[in-house]
Amino acid sequence: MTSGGITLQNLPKELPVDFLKEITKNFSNELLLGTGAFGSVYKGILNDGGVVAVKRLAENSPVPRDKIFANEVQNIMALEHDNIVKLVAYCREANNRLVQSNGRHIIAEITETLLCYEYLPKGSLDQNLFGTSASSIDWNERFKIIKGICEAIHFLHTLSSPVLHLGLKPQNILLDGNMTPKIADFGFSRIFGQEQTRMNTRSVVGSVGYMAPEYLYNGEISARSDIYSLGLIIMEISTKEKNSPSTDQKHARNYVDGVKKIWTPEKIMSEYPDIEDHCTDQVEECINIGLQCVEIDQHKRPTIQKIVNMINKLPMN
Ligand SMILES: Nc1ncnc2c1ncn2[C@@H]1O[C@H](COP(=O)(O)OP(=O)(O)OP(=O)(O)O)[C@@H](O)[C@H]1O
Repeated sequence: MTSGGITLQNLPKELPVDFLKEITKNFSNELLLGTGAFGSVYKGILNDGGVVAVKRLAENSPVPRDKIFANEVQNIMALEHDNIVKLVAYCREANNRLVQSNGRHIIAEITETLLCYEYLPKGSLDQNLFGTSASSIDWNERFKIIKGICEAIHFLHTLSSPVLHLGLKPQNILLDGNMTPKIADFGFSRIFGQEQTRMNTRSVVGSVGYMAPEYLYNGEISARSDIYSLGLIIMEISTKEKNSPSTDQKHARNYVDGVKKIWTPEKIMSEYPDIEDHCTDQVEECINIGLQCVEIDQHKRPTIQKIVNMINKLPMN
């Protein structure tokens, strides 16, 4: 298959590796969008100018590539929601290649595992909140982003077979051209019953600073783990202050204590001097929701249904 007549509209679900090489100029640095723990992401440009994001899973990824592939293709591909990144195609192909090993040439079977997503031009929420253009996001946009993320988690947690993301953090939330947030990276995700709690059978990997303590220390998984991570994300969006993704839990606790202490109504007014009164209430309530979500006692955290209800009750513009 060549990229000839292939457009975003008629893109087959299963793609050969040669096609993906062609549209990424052989995975060139020039088209590299970024690299994470699971692999590198490239811009893939189709002949009609359409763009996809091509993730080439790394061999040394913290979750085995076949597990990520199965998670994304079997569980996530069918999910349709405005606030969830769409997986548009995939590729898993084994080829024999001549490689050098200890000075000898040998034939080795190399499996390429690639996932193609809709392309989101503004990059990650992290880049937008804390990168160079950070200050330009006003409160209304921040509130819209919080609502969109909550709606995506509500969708995932209330499916008949609920999906837990288990890796939520600002780096895994991407923004489209209208600043609509879309949750990405389902590499750690699990599907199971809403009221269920399970013990993790894999070693716990990911960004410690966003992980619920019961998940990090005891490997205990439930929808409440996602709620904890969501709380930190809501606080970061509302306060413009960054939590640290990779350091220890103590850092996250200090962050939460700081928000609780510093973010009084006066602080809100000084940080958002130009917003209307009803928006000040929105900021206050969002910080309050964030703080409830990061309760150490997981049973004190609100469900996503309750969070969405609280947000929808807030006066809008
Ligand atoms: N669908 C996409 N559209 C546009 N850019 C993307 C897309 N997916 C990923 N990227 C870019 O590629 C970068 C790397 O993404 P990737 O998912 O591999 O890692 P990460 O989320 O930053 O980290 P980790 O996977 O370790 O949690 C992102 O920061 C983002 O800028």
